[in-house]
Amino acid sequence: MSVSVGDCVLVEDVSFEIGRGERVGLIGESGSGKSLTALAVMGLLPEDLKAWGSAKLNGRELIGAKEREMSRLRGRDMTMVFQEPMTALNPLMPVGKQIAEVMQVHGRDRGASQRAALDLLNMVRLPDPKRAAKAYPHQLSGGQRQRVMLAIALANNPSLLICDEPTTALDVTVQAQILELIQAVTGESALLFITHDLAVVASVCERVLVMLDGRIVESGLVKDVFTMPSHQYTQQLLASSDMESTDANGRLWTVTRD
Ligand SMILES: Nc1ncnc2c1ncn2[C@@H]1O[C@H](COP(=O)(O)OP(=O)(O)OP(=O)(O)O)[C@@H](O)[C@H]1O
Repeated sequence: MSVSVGDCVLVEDVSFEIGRGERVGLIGESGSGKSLTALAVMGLLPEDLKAWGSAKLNGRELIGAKEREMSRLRGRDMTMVFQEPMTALNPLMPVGKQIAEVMQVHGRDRGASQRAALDLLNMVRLPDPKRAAKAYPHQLSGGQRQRVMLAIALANNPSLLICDEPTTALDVTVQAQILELIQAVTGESALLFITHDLAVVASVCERVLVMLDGRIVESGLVKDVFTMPSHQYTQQLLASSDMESTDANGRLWTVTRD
């Protein structure tokens, strides 16, 4: 799959598969095309950007699919959790209702959706789910809001869950809790996890894709790529992510570009 704006190709021929229950990390520096790859799969690219090629979910072609078809799949078969939950949640609606709504939109009746929303709030480990369900987003902490986003994303048991920097806006202890939660609750959903943080990939994912300038330059099992990176960029990324490591002159590693 590729993504372009006018004549400019922003994501070029990226190709990967994620199996049921598999967790795949997508890493690379800012602007390398990670988010555009995810947005293209979800059918959420800004209007002036165009995706071409092929991306299939359970054998169904997504690229070029009609918006009606995509909106049926989004929120049910494929879902996405973003960095900033406050902008993704409706500030005027209690969170329990927002979780129930995503099930109702996709055909479940109101009572069952409301009961399932409480179960989901419990699953994402919000204390006192009944009380949490009545809260508005601004009454929750950042970590609690991200738990709600995860509940919304998992409400319909999606085949694919994409997390785009889901913990970047959170402080370190909350970050660790949310990462642990993501691992515990994603179950059979295929997970594409976008992050700058290599340690996060190492703790959450089995496989990793490394992106540079709109292309995937290296992919493989985390344990192989992180111990024996074959691409120079991955080697630099790993060296620069280790704050203890220094070059021959005692300076911290930085990623240098040609
Ligand atoms: N609407 C747009 N119009 C034109 N160019 C865009 C648009 N959105 C993104 N780009 C460009 O596409 C490239 C890839 O962007 P993308 O957001 O996918 O990067 P990223 O790897 O997700 O970065 P980050 O980690 O900072 O989110 C960047 O060079 C960006 O400037």
